[in-house]
Amino acid sequence: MTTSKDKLHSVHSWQILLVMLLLCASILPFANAETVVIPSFSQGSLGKHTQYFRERDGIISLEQARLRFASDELTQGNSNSISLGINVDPVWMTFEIRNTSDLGQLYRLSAETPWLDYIDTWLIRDGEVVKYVAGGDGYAFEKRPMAYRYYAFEYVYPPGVTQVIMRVETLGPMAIPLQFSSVENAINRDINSGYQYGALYGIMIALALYNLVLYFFIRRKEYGLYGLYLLGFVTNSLSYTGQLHTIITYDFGPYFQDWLDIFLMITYSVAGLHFARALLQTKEYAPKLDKFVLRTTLYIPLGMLIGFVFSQLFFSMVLAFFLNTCFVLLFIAMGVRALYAKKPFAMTFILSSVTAAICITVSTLAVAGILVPYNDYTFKAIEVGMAVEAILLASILAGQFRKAQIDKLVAEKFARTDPLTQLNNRRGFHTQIKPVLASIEREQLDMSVVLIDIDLFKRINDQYGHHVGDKVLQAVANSIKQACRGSDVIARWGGEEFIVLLPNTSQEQAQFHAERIRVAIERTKCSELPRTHQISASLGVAGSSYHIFAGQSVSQDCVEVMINLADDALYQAKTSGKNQVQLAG
Ligand SMILES: Nc1nc2c(ncn2[C@@H]2O[C@H](COP(=O)(O)OP(=O)(O)OP(=O)(O)O)[C@@H](O)[C@H]2O)c(=O)[nH]1
Repeated sequence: MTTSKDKLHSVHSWQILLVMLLLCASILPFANAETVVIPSFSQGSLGKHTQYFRERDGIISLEQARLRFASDELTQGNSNSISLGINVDPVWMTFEIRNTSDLGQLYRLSAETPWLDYIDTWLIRDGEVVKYVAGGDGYAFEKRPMAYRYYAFEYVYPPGVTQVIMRVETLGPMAIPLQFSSVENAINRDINSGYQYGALYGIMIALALYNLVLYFFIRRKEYGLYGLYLLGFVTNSLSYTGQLHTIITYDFGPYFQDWLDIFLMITYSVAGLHFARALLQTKEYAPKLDKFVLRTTLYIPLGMLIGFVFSQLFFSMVLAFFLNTCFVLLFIAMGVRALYAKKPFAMTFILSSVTAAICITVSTLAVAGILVPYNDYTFKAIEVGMAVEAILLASILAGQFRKAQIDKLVAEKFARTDPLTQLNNRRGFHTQIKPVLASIEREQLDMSVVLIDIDLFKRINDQYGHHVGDKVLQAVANSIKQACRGSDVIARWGGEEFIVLLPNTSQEQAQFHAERIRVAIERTKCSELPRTHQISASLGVAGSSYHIFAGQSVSQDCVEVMINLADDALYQAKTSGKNQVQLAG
């Protein structure tokens, strides 16, 4: 097993802030600590009941510590959590438990941060040590006093006074939120905590899996990176709280756990930063920032790997620490930059990263015992913040997905629509007639095609200008639409030519319809043209009779032939004096 000197702790981004805040923690004046009276004290923090001193001049024994406690050179805890800074000397703490009942009382004592390396506790009654409990993150999970996220143990406190002495040694932040609860209360807290963590991690895991599935089918990298980022964060949280190791790395020891924490921390930070790059398309409008993010996510993991190869845990941990800090700051910087570039969703992105940053700060201050009271909610603020961030980011992805779908529909519609007349173009015509033809063939109905060509259109362009020609095309398209039925498929076939497919209409009936269209065109008014100018068109009609076309049952293949025959008929109409309808054949 590694010793505390060569053992370093995985550090979450919020621990970084913690370090800074802890450095500011002040030393308080001496005072007498209040004894904890049970069973009336059913649950709470022990910070304010605790006195402590630091082991500044080398390791001391329990006896020496007891002598110090007998003196008055002690510091009185003033908040729920005793917070002293990072990489500080070990701390000795003491408090008294007075059981005023006649029965032994079963209580759980816990230090609710998972990164404290070595914690020793002595229970002393009448000057004699009656129990000694060693534990902390430096111990393999199965060797800890309770198979629990934190250092914790349970004990039946007999009637009378029990003095508790604790020694805590760690290289991580020395924040010690001591909790003391009747076992019943502790179990209830555990159950509640289980539900809360279950809900928070459940949200994140569900979102992660959903986005990974989306990535698998859509192949857009932001979904994959987002899924990876969330899974990485959850796995990292489970790992640094020691929970992961109960399942998969049961007997690998804390040294392995530390490396795993560092790997996971770097994985989710890298995935998160690449996700932000892809989502906000930072490269487009902030190439320098993008390059900086890219390099950060390349060189830091590389350095960490070198540290791994040479077994330099401290070096790699500092890099992971640094990357985590960059992660929070770069997220906000990228969001702000995206806002300046007027990127959609930039505001939501900033909101999500700032929410996470605020929640991280709340947890940090609570653990540090500064400004924010330490309790279950403030302690879990970091997970709440991350869950809120996850939901907001997921809503951005969903919004982006919707936008992409709408863009696709709009693009498809554009590709099928003639921009001048808003009728189908050739492509739109062929797309739209497919289901119509299928039902005509299935139900053995008649169908016909009418080709329409505006007469002497070139002259309109030449005399009044191209823009007037355009207005005439629009007006004629409108007239054709008015003259047709809802089931007819109309398209601009090219230039000044239009086509109408008439389902369930024989050639004879189509001739009648074509005549109606011709009259409608003749009556078309265009305000840009002089009143005296008469618009007209020639029409060619081809269709089936009694479900037979060219000697065969009507089928989808008939359309091309019908169009060619209608074109021939149209030519006949043009050469026979224009402004008339001609039938094929
Ligand atoms: N304004 C306008 N003109 C167009 C458009 N597409 C094609 N044209 C014009 O339509 C005219 C068609 O001329 P022609 O093919 O000679 O036919 P026409 O003058 O109608 O003569 P007939 O068909 O014999 O009656 C050409 O001058 C094209 O430039 C368009 O989108 N807008």
